[in-house]
Amino acid sequence: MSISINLHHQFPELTLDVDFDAPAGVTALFGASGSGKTTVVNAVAGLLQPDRGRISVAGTALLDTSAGLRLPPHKRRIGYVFQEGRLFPHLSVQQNLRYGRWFAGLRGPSQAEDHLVEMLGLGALLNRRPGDLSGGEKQRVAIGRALLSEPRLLLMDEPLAALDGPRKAEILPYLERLRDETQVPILYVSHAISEIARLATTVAVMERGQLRKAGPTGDILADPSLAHAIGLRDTGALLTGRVVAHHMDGLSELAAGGGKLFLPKVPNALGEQLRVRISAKDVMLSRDRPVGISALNILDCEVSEIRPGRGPGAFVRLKAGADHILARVTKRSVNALGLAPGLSCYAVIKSVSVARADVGADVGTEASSDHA
Ligand SMILES: Nc1ncnc2c1ncn2[C@@H]1O[C@H](COP(=O)(O)OP(=O)(O)OP(=O)(O)O)[C@@H](O)[C@H]1O
Repeated sequence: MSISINLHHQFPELTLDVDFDAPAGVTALFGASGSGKTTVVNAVAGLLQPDRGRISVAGTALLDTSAGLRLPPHKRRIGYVFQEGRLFPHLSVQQNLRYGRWFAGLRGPSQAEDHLVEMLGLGALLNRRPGDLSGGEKQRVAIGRALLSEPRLLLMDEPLAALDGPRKAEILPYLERLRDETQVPILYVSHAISEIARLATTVAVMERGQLRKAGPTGDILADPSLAHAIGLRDTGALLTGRVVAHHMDGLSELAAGGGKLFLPKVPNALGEQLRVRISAKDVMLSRDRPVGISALNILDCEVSEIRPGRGPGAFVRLKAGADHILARVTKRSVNALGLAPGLSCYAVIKSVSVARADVGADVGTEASSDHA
């Protein structure tokens, strides 16, 4: 296990209780404002001394209150990336990058520097000053600086929150490469479920200081019992699939969900594995295979769970090939279609309902099998 976090802390207005293990990759902390995400990050960083707990990264304990171990922040070897890059304005990009190593007490050039510069696309920026960089470029420098200090763990607290939509879209592929090409585990805090769907290997959902559930991203996003914690409008599951064709009419075809998934053209090469977030509100259900319908994606599914909401809606969890998807429909439709677990039905998804930001690279599913 790459990260293991067990914390208990009593604030006057909130009891924090968190206990989960996560394998290598990106572990996302997700929850509403005030749910305790920053408190967990502060405890991992050593900025908060919890009443009780144990935190370890790749087998090394940073905190173990039962053994009287509380490593001070500077001995934890943690790299940080905050909302704003916090670069030194008077230093060049290259000097900023090297500062991270120097500050961590590492001397001499890093063998990883050239690779990081290439991976983060910083080659053309090395002699520039932070004042001449876009928000996304600054964040890439901040990530490079943090990694050059050879951290055991990278903490990213809302790293994209200060960026506009296009800058976010520009930086996400770099974060995917970071996840797939470095061995450094990442603890990633975000309010944005679309970012988490793109990046996370594991998701830990928090609510009022308590851990609601932690597990592989695909399982958590398709869990209808978490829909309220995630947000009804934001709920949607992940399909993974390989690019099998790019068609002349501007559509790309994926083998996904046990069938074909047509999406507005993606820039990925044939054979690449992608993850695609399908919003529950964009999925229609039909007992019979629909004909004469404009929607291009019709997946043969099996109902695995129905979860009625407090209002007129219900979430239906469906097995689609090796993955699960979620549909948000009315209770009236559930009754009219006679839906029940085990029943087969068709999920209908409009191609154009899948936004470009909801499609990202995927390393495969090996990480999921490591979960406790
Ligand atoms: N130093 C403190 N003293 C007292 N209570 C605190 C302290 N820090 C946090 N809390 C309590 O913990 C709650 C959660 O705070 P936290 O900052 O961890 O939430 P969050 O999920 O990170 O929220 P946001 O997304 O808005 O940053 C606060 O609302 C407060 O009740």
